[in-house]
Amino acid sequence: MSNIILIGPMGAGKSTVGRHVATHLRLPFVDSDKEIERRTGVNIPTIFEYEGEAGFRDRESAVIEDLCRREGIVLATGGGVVMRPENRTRLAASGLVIYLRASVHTQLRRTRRDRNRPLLQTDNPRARLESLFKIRDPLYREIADLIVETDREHLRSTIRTIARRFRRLRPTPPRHCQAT
Ligand SMILES: Nc1ncnc2c1ncn2[C@@H]1O[C@H](COP(=O)(O)OP(=O)(O)OP(=O)(O)O)[C@@H](O)[C@H]1O
Ligand SMILES: O=C(O)C1=C[C@@H](O)[C@@H](O)[C@H](O)C1
Ligand SMILES: [Mg+2]
Repeated sequence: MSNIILIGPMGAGKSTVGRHVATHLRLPFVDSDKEIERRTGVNIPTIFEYEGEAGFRDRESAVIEDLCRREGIVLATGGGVVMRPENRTRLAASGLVIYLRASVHTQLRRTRRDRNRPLLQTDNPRARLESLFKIRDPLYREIADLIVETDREHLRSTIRTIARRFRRLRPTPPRHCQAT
């Protein structure tokens, strides 16, 4: 129950914010998308091409199961992680779950130049993001302990909000109690 888990749609900033929060709190950072790529040795578009989305989701669930056993990590998840109920159960039980929110307009702007998101390689990425949002927003909310809007917030204040909330849950012991 000691992890920080970032969930939310593509372009919400899970990977970016997660890395900074981890540095700020001096915790290890793990990105489940990157972990899937590390284990397979290929990038996410290649997994989608050869195994389809279902194959990718199987790999994602296996990685989430392993990562949720760890303690004291900051975990950035993929945008579709909440689609599988077993992932939702595991994530909710493994730490503080932060839902990073961004409007579809912001998501589009932040993902425009990136070719690494197979679900957005369509003629109408806006319509795709809107339909994903309708399905997934209730699922993100179902397991979120905290919802952070990122549209108008500076990256720095988002990082501070998350770190503060985490510290409140796990206050630093007074100096005389700390191991030397
Ligand atoms: N709070 C923010 N303000 C401004 N730009 C941001 C913010 N968060 C992320 N970005 C930028 O948006 C882009 C996408 O962010 P990022 O890759 O962190 O999203 P993600 O939520 O991890 O997406 P995915 O689910 O596809 O992995 C990056 O180029 C990043 O620099
Ligand atoms: O929203 C999604 O379903 C995805 C988001 C990315 O993080 C990757 O996990 C992958 O491109 C699928
Ligand atoms: Mg990411």
